[in-house]
Amino acid sequence: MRAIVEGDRVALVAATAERLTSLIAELIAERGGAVIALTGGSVGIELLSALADRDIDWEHVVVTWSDERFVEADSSDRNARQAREALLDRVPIPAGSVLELPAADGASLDAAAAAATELLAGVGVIDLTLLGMGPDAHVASLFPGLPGVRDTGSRVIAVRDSPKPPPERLSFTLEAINASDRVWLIVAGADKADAVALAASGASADEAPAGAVHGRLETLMLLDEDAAARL
Ligand SMILES: O=C1O[C@H](COP(=O)(O)O)[C@@H](O)[C@H](O)[C@H]1O
Repeated sequence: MRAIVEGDRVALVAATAERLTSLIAELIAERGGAVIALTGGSVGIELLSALADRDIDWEHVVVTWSDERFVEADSSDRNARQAREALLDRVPIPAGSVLELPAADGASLDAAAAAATELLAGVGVIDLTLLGMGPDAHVASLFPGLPGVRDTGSRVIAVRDSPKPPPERLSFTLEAINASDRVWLIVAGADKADAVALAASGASADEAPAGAVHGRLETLMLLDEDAAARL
């Protein structure tokens, strides 16, 4: 995992927006399209806002999410709703290219996880999975010490006991994250510095899920100086 450090949170978001804009352009030029798994969380949503006025060929971009809070479709807790408000409702991305993970609108959490796995079956390899990280070193909705970290065999799992509310979530497994071509972990703030150092130290996935993620081609830890302070 390669760490790239920017001065502060604003600089980190701007530099990551620039990096992502360039990557999408390269992927479209080389392969005709880009498939990105978005992240929720504070920096993740700030990054999406920063992309809204970039020159991106949205017609050729497909997005999904590396995790989702299992709440009703119109809940402000939903990563997809936050992403729509920050970016997706403001750019010309085709409706069929926005692959939202299911909401809690009647189906059970297990059925939603199975439906999400099926939804992603049509997507193939994800070019880039974006991840935020909590102060406990969780990524997506894979939390230290919880069994989801060790889950294999399906791309999306049901999470029932998230220590960060809301408790019910859908999450990519580590296996699914690590099947992506690229993984970018975007982290800002002094409250994350210990978790960044732990993740970078080779701690186990059980202790620091963030330390167990890697892309097939590229793995970046994009940090501000506060988050990088203990490296
Ligand atoms: O709940 C979540 O939290 C993490 C990190 O969020 P942050 O606000 O501390 O940056 C995020 O990566 C994840 O997608 C989200 O569901």
